[in-house]
Amino acid sequence: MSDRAVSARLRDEARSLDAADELRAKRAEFVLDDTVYLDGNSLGALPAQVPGRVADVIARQWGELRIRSWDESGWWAAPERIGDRIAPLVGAAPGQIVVGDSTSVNVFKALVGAVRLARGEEGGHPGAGASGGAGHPGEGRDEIIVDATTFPTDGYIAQSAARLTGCRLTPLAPADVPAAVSSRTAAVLLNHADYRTGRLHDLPSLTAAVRAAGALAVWDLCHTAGALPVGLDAHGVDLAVGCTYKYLNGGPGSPAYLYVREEHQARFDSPLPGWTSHVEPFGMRPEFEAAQGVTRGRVGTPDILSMLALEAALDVWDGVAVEAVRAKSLALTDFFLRCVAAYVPKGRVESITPEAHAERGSQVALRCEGAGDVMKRLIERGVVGDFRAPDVLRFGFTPLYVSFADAERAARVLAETLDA
Ligand SMILES: Cc1ncc(COP(=O)(O)O)c(C=O)c1O
Ligand SMILES: Nc1c(O)cccc1C(=O)C[C@H](N)C(=O)O
Repeated sequence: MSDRAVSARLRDEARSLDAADELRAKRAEFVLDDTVYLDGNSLGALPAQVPGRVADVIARQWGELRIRSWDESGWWAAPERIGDRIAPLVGAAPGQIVVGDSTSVNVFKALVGAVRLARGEEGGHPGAGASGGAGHPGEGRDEIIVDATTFPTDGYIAQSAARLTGCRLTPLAPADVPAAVSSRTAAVLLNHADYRTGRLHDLPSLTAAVRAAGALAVWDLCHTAGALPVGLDAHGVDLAVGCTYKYLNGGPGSPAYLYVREEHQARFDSPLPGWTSHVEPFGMRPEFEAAQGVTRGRVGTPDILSMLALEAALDVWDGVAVEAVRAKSLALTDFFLRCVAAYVPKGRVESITPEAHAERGSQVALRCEGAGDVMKRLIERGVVGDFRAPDVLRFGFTPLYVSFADAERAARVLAETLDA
């Protein structure tokens, strides 16, 4: 078939796929232009209702109601309220997610909290806090396992958490965790999807292996929340964290979240107890006494402007099933890979994203010579992905606003760029 005929066929196919897409109306709920935006795995696009809602928060809630807004505009309860909005997207029942701080800070809370839980340490009130001494169920748990391929921040924080808790740190590929986790392991920190390759790790079986060894499983959901079903409750995940600025479209620097499984909440001993995690914040007492429930995962004053922008952004999920998002995400990445195979001469790029659906997140990563320059030229030509050192082109597929026509155009422009 001639190049023209191949292109005509793929464009036709994209049109049919878009026409049959049950999520296609969602695209109109975002502020987009005619660029192909494949960087929603770094910064999600702006949902159209956010500017108006944030303007109201600033002008009326802050400008007019001022301090009254902590109660009257629901500011104080926002971290738990918005946590409950995120909960169904990651398969959690209400009351287990609190929103606030960055992912990095929540990794720290979750990991140190997990080690304390694994050792059976008690905290949350003065004088409490056994040191994992004799007779303790968690005695001898002195290892943290961390995903060796992790996004750097999780690795750095795991190193610090290990030093602070007197653990040794073992970096491992996620697939090697079941064979390595032992009665010495306190906690295992894993990424649900690899930020560079887009590989999806097997959360159910890895969590089961970690728990079977008596350790706690802590998951970073940055690259999966809002892109595919996570099933935190169903799979027995102990603690989890994630950002909200990627597939949840909360905006630059929007607050992250912390999931603490209900069964752990009464003993969850945050390493960052602040006044807003206190049972009685306005009692201003010198002794710390943790709040009930996931509220003890809070630290300080919530970042209200960002948090309420996120709350407005979450409206785009009304009536959307994560399963439908997953089905479209796989169809998009399959179609993109097919278009790349059809347009790009053999050997110019190599996909490092797994073929198998069960092992694929919502992005395609292509290894390519001169990837940094190639991505610059792609962006100039209206196809926005990103470059990850040393040689990876990353394309994120956000099913709420990316179309099959976008996928076809991105692959076609990539081939033209490599040809030029
Ligand atoms: C897996 C993962 N964890 C954490 C982060 C970032 O953490 P933070 O929100 O603290 O910048 C990112 C991306 O920025 C990420 O991809
Ligand atoms: N959080 C980011 C930021 O503040 C600036 C630029 C990029 C980011 C990212 O999210 C990077 C992203 N986690 C990644 O997967 O590479």
